[in-house]
Amino acid sequence: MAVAIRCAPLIALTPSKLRERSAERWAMALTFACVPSSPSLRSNQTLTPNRDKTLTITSTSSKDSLSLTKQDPGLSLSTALQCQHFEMCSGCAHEWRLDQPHIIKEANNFFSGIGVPDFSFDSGLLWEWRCRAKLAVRGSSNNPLIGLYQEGTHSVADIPFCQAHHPSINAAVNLLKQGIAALSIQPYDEDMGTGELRYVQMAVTTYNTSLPVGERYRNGRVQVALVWNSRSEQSPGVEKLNALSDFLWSNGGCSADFHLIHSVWANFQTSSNNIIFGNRWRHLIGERDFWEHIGGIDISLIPSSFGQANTKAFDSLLQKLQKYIPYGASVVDLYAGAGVIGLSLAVTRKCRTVKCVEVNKESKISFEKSIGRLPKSLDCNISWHHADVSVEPLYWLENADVVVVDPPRKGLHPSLIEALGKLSKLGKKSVRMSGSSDLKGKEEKRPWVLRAREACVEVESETNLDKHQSWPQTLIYISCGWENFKEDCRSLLSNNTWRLEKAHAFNFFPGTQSIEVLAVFKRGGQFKGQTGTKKKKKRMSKITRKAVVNMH
Ligand SMILES: C[S@@+](CC[C@H](N)C(=O)[O-])C[C@H]1O[C@@H](n2cnc3c(N)ncnc32)[C@H](O)[C@@H]1O
Repeated sequence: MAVAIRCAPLIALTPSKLRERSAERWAMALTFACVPSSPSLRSNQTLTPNRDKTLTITSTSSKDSLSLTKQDPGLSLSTALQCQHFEMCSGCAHEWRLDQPHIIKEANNFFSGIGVPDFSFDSGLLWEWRCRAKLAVRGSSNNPLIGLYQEGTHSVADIPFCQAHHPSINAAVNLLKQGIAALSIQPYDEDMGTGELRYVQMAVTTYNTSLPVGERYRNGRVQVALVWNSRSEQSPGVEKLNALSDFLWSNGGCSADFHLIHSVWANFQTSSNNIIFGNRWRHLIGERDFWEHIGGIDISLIPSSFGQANTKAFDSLLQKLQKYIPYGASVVDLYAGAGVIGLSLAVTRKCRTVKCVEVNKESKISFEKSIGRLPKSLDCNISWHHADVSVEPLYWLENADVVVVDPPRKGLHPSLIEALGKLSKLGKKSVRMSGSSDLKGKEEKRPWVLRAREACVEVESETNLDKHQSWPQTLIYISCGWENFKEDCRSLLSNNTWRLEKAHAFNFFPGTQSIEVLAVFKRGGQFKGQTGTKKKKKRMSKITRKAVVNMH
């Protein structure tokens, strides 16, 4: 039985129709029964149910021609991407077994090779997981293309039925296309540098307290940020931007039949480089504050701040991370963005201090809003610092029990790796750094420290902290760049300052070969030639012996 692709004309897809398609997808994830009516098999694929209740998918593409048989029990449509845009769009690299990216096998080997045998992988939502997307807008006003570049090109693949996007993103993209056509908005032309709308960022908030918890994710609303090709809101032609914003709001805002749009923002960018956003942001319409409930707390995110794309998987990671933080610990959160990790730990682990360090000063606004919603009873010294962690990183590590690092894909700065590698030499000694707390009474002259202090947000604890000189005993490394993580991991283990105790991975980007890693390092090295398990046994027996000695 061949399954023909059903591709409705775009204009006929209202948000509610898109939502119906989404409901089909949700149902399909639960049962095989509705697979034959799936709208998402590609035109070169046919599907045959077999007598033994397995399925055969035949694809004419040589790249992924395969059959589903009993011998291949893991290969099923229930974990397949089934996206008609696959191969045209650079977003997804594989379409089968989304729950088991190939890289997991490599990660398993890597971790067992360095003595961590119980590496775990947590696979969450396989479709509709992306709650944040940056999409290029190209083509013409009659036929706008909104999507990602095709592999190795600057041609945009239009992806109206993207299976990774939260369905509200696809619905908002559809509405935006209608607005572009109705108002004759000119998409950007990269070669000429002309046109009006360059990119759009769509971020979904799934936090709506007026809905039962179980319905919140599916009914997410979209914060739309339009990247407009002009200098500012005073530039000629900006009336069209306002008209587009009004169009989105009247057709998708709070008085529309279906409330899809959370808010509309503008970003102004005229540069001819590949940087998506300019420095100027304006809130145009809708709610100004965008909230998400994640890691046990309410978090505010403005569009210029970093936000994780996979809200649900990030929440799972935070829950796992919390288990590794002792109650009452002092935590420094490096590469903190809007401080989601640090604030979540402050609340759930009742931390003594939490210090967040981030280079993007825009994130400060989000941090300030989020601390406004922390429980009043929280007794924790919390601060956010606008600083580059690669400059004198020891300054930030001082007096922390736990350091959490969540760098961009390229991994840790060499200066930070070097500082982390020095900790064993510092021992309990107080190190006389020019910016350290024992010198705080003296006049600080270094411009980066002064800048960081100026831009700092601080909430002081009511409890007096006994200041003691200490250095982190636990390092939690959260990574979205596997290759660079491996290198950083080897460097950290190389001088016996750290040993790796646990590693977990999360399916943050199903359909791609990227995973998010959560690695827990402890101070103290590993003996050469010993696996983690053997070493643990040896340590255990030492502890037991010590206990016995003490008893006597
Ligand atoms: C992967 S994001 C993580 C953000 C945050 N932990 C979260 O989960 O929302 C990496 C962050 O590192 C920040 N960053 C990049 N280079 C930095 C540097 N040299 N110093 C401090 N922060 C930096 C980026 O601006 C970005 O917010």
